[in-house]
Amino acid sequence: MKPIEGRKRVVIEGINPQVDCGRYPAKRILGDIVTVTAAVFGDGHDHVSGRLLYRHSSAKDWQSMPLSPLTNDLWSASYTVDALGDWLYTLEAWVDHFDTWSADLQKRLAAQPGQPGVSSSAESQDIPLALRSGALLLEQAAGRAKGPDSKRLADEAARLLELANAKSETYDNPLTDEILALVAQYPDLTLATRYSQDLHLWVDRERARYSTWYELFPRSTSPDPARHGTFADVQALLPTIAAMGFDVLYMPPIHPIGKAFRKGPNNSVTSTETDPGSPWAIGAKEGGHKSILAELGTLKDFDALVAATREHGMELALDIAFQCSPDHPWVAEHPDWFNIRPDGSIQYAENPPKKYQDIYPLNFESPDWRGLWEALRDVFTHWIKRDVKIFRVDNPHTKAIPFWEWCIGEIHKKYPDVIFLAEAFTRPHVMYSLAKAGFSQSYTYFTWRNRKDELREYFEEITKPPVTDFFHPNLWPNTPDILHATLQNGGRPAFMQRLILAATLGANYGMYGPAYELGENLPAKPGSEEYLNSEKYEIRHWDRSASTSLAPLITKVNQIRRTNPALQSDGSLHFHNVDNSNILCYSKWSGDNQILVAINLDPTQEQAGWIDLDLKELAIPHNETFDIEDLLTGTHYQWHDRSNYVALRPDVMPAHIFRLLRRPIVETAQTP
Ligand SMILES: O=P(O)(O)O[C@H]1O[C@H](CO)[C@@H](O[C@H]2O[C@H](CO)[C@@H](O)[C@H](O)[C@H]2O)[C@H](O)[C@H]1O
Repeated sequence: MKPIEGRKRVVIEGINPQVDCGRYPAKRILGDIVTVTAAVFGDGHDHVSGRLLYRHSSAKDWQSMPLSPLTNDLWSASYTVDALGDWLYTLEAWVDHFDTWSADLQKRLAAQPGQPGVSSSAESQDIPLALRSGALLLEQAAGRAKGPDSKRLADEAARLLELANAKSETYDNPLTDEILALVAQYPDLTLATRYSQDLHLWVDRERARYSTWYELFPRSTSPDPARHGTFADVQALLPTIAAMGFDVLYMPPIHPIGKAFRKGPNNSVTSTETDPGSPWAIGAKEGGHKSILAELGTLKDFDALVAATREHGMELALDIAFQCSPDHPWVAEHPDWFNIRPDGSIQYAENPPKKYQDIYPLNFESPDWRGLWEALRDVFTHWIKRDVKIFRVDNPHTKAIPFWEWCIGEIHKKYPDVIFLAEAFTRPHVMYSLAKAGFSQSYTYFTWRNRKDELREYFEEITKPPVTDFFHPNLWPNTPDILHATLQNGGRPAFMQRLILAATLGANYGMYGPAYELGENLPAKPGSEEYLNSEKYEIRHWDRSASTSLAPLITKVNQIRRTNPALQSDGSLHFHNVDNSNILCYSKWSGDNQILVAINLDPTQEQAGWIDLDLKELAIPHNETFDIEDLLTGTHYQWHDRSNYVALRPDVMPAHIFRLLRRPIVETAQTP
């Protein structure tokens, strides 16, 4: 089939960033410099030029940046995203006849008599004719230009014609940089190729990339063991949590809890009248996802907590779990939102092998799927209107992914600052698909990656493109559902190791706070990852004054994160070899801030080894001696060249978090 215009000769291929051929937006953070690269070429020897077109979707006009050549037909241009939300970008490129002509003229000028090794005359190089061709191109550019530029180009065309008519023996280069730059401003776009689609880029606020989460159960925050905790009790804890350096306070669901099939202590399927039940068993006669469990307080108390959290430099994150206790009002009001079996019953929810006997899943194939989608979206907007801008979404992978794409898209249209964390511990493709559908952050497999090789392999995958174009990892050493065997068996050293790993490998990290701070490590039973006497099923009281509390180390590590931009993004993560399989070493940088972490992964004994620093990555010349400071202890060391020795005792401090005290050669201003 013939194209509508067959004279468009330039090809544009392989634009980066691009997620699934443009099906999903690539993601960036407010203030990022976005570099777009692509292969741009034409047939033959004609020169090509091109430009990047970009605009925020709310703006009518495109802005543009000229493409600069890299190597091998690869070109790039950059722009800064200075507004949240949806951006568009694409490329346009054309055969640049003026540039082709001017390069050709330089060759002719260089071949004139008088030039080294040249005997021919100017005329034999057709220079006058070439000048006439150039004059024509300048006249055309003048026709495209406006005002004084147009006159300037027309004058230049006339000057070239005069030179051509002068028939000189030899010619000097008639083109100045000023003229070359002026012509470049008025390209002939009649036969320009525009990339087949306008690509989308989603811009989040900084907290999507860098955040420090603290999870607690509000019902366990009362200083009086005889009483249910309240929002006011949480508010009283804010100074303590803020002082530890957290910026997101996350609470499991705060809604009325169902009575039907209520779970008792240790996930028992039976309960007594006094058991509080699981907060994820959402809904009772008092209300559902938009209501508050009366024991926690009132809506006014909630609003006060949201405001107080902000006053402490943090944000409150709510847990949104789309499922219903059999007592949830939706079960009676919208039976068609559930999958009713032939005997009239509803199958309880599962996340195999886990069974959730106290909740019903929603049916995303409901004939009233539209009504269901809208009701779920309205749950988010209900809380957004109460100034909650961060949501941890429970098991999003058990809900239809097209629903998420629609729901998050709808919310983001009006509230581009809302952050969604996907709590989906599932297959990699599904996790990635949720991120592409709009989730701003995602839980990861970090909790189950403990050996050096598996940590390195996993983090090399999730901190590099293409994954980083759509996925922001959030690392949790524990959650109320996951007490990994490493923590169960490794004692305090393991808690220290996993904290430091999470906080330095990931710009986003979080912890199920009280249990982590206090080194809670008893499983419900041998081989289980569930906590014994889990807070999910009963109210607990935590003695934060315990002398063994990890709070001082947590505070120190979070303060290191705050004061070192290198630890606030993931793209620069780079592993360095160590001759000991129990020591992991990696670096991160941002601008002139460089951090190098060396960590002993063995909780039982000292490990020592030689680090083989990748000097190129660190921009350190060979043979240099440089100062490094261990930010955990304040100790300075003089290191030299690439091989350097570390010895780490897990019972004392299993890691060094070094800052390199030298000014590295930073070659690019790009955010890593
Ligand atoms: O399925 P995950 O392991 O990802 O866990 C998340 O979702 C669970 C279901 O919401 C939730 O489970 C808890 O609540 C259930 C409903 O009340 C209850 O049956 C489970 O026993 C309890 O663990 C889990 O906490 C959440 O993180």
